[in-house]
Amino acid sequence: MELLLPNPANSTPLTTLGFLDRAATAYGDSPSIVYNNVSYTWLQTHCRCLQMASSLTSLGIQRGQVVSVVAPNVPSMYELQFAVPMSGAVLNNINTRLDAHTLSILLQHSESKLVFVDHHSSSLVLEAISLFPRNTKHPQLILIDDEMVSSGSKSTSSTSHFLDHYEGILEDGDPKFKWVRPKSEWDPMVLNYTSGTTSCPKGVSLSHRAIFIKTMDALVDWSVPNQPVYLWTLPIFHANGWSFPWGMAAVGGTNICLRKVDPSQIYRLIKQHKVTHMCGAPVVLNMLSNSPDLETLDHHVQILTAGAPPPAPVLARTESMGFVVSHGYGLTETGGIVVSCAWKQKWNKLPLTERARLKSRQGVNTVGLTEADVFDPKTGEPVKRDGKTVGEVVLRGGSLMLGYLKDTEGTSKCMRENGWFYTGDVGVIHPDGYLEIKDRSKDIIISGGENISSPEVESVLYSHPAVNEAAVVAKPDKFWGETPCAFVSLKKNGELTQKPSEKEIIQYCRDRLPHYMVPKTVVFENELPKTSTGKVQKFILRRIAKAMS
Ligand SMILES: Nc1ncnc2c1ncn2[C@@H]1O[C@H](COP(=O)(O)OP(=O)(O)OP(=O)(O)O)[C@@H](O)[C@H]1O
Repeated sequence: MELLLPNPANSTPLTTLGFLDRAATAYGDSPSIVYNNVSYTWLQTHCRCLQMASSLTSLGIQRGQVVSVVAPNVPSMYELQFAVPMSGAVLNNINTRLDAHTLSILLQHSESKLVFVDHHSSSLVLEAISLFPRNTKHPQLILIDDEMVSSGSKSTSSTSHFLDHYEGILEDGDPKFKWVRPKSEWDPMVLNYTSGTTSCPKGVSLSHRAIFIKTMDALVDWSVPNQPVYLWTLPIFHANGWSFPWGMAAVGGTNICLRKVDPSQIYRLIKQHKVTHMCGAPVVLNMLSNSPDLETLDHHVQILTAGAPPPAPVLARTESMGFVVSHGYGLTETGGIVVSCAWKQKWNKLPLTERARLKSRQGVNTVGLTEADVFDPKTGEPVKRDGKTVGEVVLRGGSLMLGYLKDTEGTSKCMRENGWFYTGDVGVIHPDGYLEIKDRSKDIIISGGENISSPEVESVLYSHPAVNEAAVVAKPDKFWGETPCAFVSLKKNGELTQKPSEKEIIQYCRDRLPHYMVPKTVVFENELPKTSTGKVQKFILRRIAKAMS
């Protein structure tokens, strides 16, 4: 046995990029991308990605250099998920809703050599570049103008600050280009900045190996069949769209691209294309189930949610409309979902609200993650499986990041020598082994010495018929230390006959929660401040609550 060692035939570096070569053979004449009146087959997508990869190398992009993309879910954004790493470069998808200052910092931090810029973001990117210190080299820019592709006409956007248009660069490329394979599966493939919900965005670098594991794992965990119709309601810039750009090539799916998350358009596309799968943060589920365009679906649509705790009432409402909801948990640092609420057939017999309560738990490690646990912060030992004892959620497995770019200290703080990644999330493990996130450690409220999980209070608020969105944060209090302060936006549609008062909302919570968890203050807002990935920016609400006390 000791002579049976790895050899060149079985040691080719793992990468998801080859999925595209295979898709061109297996699904060549099937649709790969549909967007407005544009559609491509897998053969065409394969060709276009190779052309773009070859053009990037002609422009001087070298192995390991960073190439950024600031674009929504349009066809070129999808193609770049393959084309950039196929040129040997590291792909850096950037959030389109950042401000110019943050964007400038990210572009400098990543030392990006080239940026693909959607035409709606061109002034933002140009402003970000203008903020570079004098005499610093800034990246070259390429303009994405999907309206030009849709209309088949020449673009009207000015390219004076840009090398060229996307299509112009692509046309010059070689469709037979031999893509640049990673030398090792540990080579970095992507650089993603975290959402910046709690602090400044951190640059997470993931290897080809990690992305491969995550992609295969995501397909298995969600039981994705061959040739699904996938609607892009999750921004690709959010943790690489949880790896589904590469996953859809593996299963020959049809990618229905979407520039903006708009409920009426989503319902239209679901019907028109017979969408089978889509993903979205809980805010998208809430939007769909509260929309005035709300429609009961004429076929089941699988929807995968993650990114923030989904309140059980939102899950129940979404399922009652014909969506089949799956729930997962993960971080940018884990490459996507690594814990999911593995569903048991026997739970289907339970009433809807009970099913939703079970489904709002984050669950168990996916098969691609080695282990997930919750450690007591004092002893460092796993907590009791009693659903009550809280600790920090820790993870380990092959899809975890290589580390934070240029931040060895930050990396070693969370990727510890004991072989675990510390998430900064607080959770419990139930007697049945399912993990439940109670809060982010920064968001937990400590009132009179008792820990209050803000998602638990929010879940009650979401069950109130007049509440559209809710977030609960700590308000400093002389006597209790902190008390829960609820920020609430109310539904705008015709359902509302009378707006509830602060007193009524507090009473509603009193009837359903232990007294110490009941918000002492309720603030009504038109809308809650959110990151572009749909997470409530609680640090802003905390600031307001602090000013109020
Ligand atoms: N299903 C879920 N339930 C509860 N929380 C979730 C779930 N999925 C993700 N999260 C939260 O999202 C976090 C990961 O989010 P992401 O990587 O996008 O960056 P962020 O934490 O929002 O931003 P930053 O680290 O910059 O503050 C997790 O640590 C967790 O707090």
